[in-house]
Amino acid sequence: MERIRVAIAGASGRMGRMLIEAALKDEGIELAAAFDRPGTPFVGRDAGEMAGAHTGVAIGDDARAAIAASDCLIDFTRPEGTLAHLALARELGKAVVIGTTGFDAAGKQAIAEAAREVPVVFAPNMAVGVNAVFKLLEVAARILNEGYDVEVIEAHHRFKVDAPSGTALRMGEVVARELGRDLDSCAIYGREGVTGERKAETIGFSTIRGGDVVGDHTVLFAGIGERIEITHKSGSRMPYALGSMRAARFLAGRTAGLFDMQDVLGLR
Ligand SMILES: NC(=O)C1=CN([C@@H]2O[C@H](COP(=O)(O)OP(=O)(O)OC[C@H]3O[C@@H](n4cnc5c(N)ncnc54)[C@H](OP(=O)(O)O)[C@@H]3O)[C@@H](O)[C@H]2O)C=CC1
Ligand SMILES: O=C(O)C1=N[C@H](C(=O)O)C[C@H](O)C1
Repeated sequence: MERIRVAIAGASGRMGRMLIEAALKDEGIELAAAFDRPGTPFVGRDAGEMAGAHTGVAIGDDARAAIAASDCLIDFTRPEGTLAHLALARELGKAVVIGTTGFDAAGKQAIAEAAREVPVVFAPNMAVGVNAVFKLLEVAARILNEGYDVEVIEAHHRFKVDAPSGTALRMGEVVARELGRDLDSCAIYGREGVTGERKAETIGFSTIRGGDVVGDHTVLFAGIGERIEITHKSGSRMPYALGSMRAARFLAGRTAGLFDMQDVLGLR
């Protein structure tokens, strides 16, 4: 079996380290390159060092060279970094797995455009469990389509820079779509002061940031006399990394197209 050569961006980040560990354990994947921004202290060190392994692959700072050496770029960095790496991958004709969250509309548009030329998996959450929850939410929203207020509550570590999380937003999108609503016009991001009574058609988002919480998400359907809560809690980042390896394998042999984890897991 020919292994898929991956290049991992943001190699020294929380997800970068986990992705390297997952790649090293996966028989179908070869860690071809790992890279960070120039000037970071990890450049030049063995990519497996933080996972307690010797790989012979040094963390580089040349994104183009790293992507060129791979079949598939896996990128969990920041929107501006991801978009720069994506442009290189597009030029070099490489597949891309994007886990980064916090893109604006123009960023999402740039990803869709790149996916006309190279295959891309773009998903706010690569964990199988979270993707199962997206399906459960479709069913719940279909049944609880009248008389239930929808609120999305998420908690993450103190280092997270975007809010609400990409996963929380996707949960809101899934529920809004099932209820025939447009999330952009019905979302409420936090409340303060004299807000007036809750409007039935709104979908509220609440964000908690603290400590080392890996990632918790709850969608609450609150009716009169009962509440339904659908919750996912992450205890480790490994499920995100394992999902990313599945995504890289899914892209092998594809020439172009925009996919997400629902496609990878056959949940469409
Ligand atoms: N889809 C999913 O399943 C998941 C998605 N995520 C998302 O992944 C992203 C990364 O999360 P996390 O690993 O916790 O973040 P970290 O801050 O721990 O790591 C980010 C890495 O990206 C690098 N980086 C930051 N900005 C740039 C840039 N402009 N160009 C190139 N490299 C850059 C950082 O380098 P430096 O140290 O120099 O800043 C660092 O190595 C977030 O958007 C997060 O929401 C996280 C978990 C799961
Ligand atoms: O930043 C994180 O940590 C996470 N980000 C993703 C998101 O924004 O949804 C996925 C997961 O929740 C962890």
